[in-house]
Amino acid sequence: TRSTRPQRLLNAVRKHATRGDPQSVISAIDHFCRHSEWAMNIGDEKGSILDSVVSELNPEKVLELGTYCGYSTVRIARLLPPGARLITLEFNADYAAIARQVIAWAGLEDRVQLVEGASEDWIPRMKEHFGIETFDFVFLDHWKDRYLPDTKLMEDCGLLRKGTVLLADNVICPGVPDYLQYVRNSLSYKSCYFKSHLEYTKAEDGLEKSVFLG
Ligand SMILES: O=c1[nH]cnc2c(O)c(F)c(-c3ccc(F)cc3)c(-c3ccc(F)cc3)c12
Ligand SMILES: [Mg+2]
Repeated sequence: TRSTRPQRLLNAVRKHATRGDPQSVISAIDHFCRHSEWAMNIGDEKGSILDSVVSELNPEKVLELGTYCGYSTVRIARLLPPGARLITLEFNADYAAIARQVIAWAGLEDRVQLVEGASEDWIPRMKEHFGIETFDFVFLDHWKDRYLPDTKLMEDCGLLRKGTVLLADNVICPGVPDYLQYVRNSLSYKSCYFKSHLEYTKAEDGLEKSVFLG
């Protein structure tokens, strides 16, 4: 049977990246997506903005909504101290299977917990199932129609604290107008836009960084 794009992406990682070297995994995926097949990883340009937000924050508890092949998971986890924890939720079982192998190739499995399932099912279970009180950093990169309901759900579940940072991908392309309107007008958030480009293209896209004020 024909391979899938995520499988071909994993093959490129195994072929070109060094086990235990996260930067080589990131470079191998970016090269594959630029020169072989486009794939919906955050990419190197928006990825550098993600890196700077994570490095400045030094978060202990991180939640990623939307793993896909694990590219941004690797980008974030490589910057975390060994004691820190990243929980990443992925709805698609095929993507999750590839992402586990990409994360393992990077040697970051000790900091990452990949959970398969729907964000709306798992967000209410974070406290009792993972012993998480609140998150320091949340990266939203799953599905545009879930950004706003999941943010409200995280608020209602008490998973955000004063200073928790939300960073959202694709706020221009494909765009998340209801989410943007909410975080930019709510008195509970201080929000700012980082203009960039859709991964591996010249189209505009950007990231929205929103600090929860409690
Ligand atoms: O769905 C996503 N989740 C997370 N990140 C994404 C991302 O970083 C993207 F660049 C795209 C994208 C944007 C433009 C395009 F032409 C194709 C795909 C999507 C996306 C949007 C609409 C779909 F029907 C399918 C995928 C996503
Ligand atoms: Mg994205």
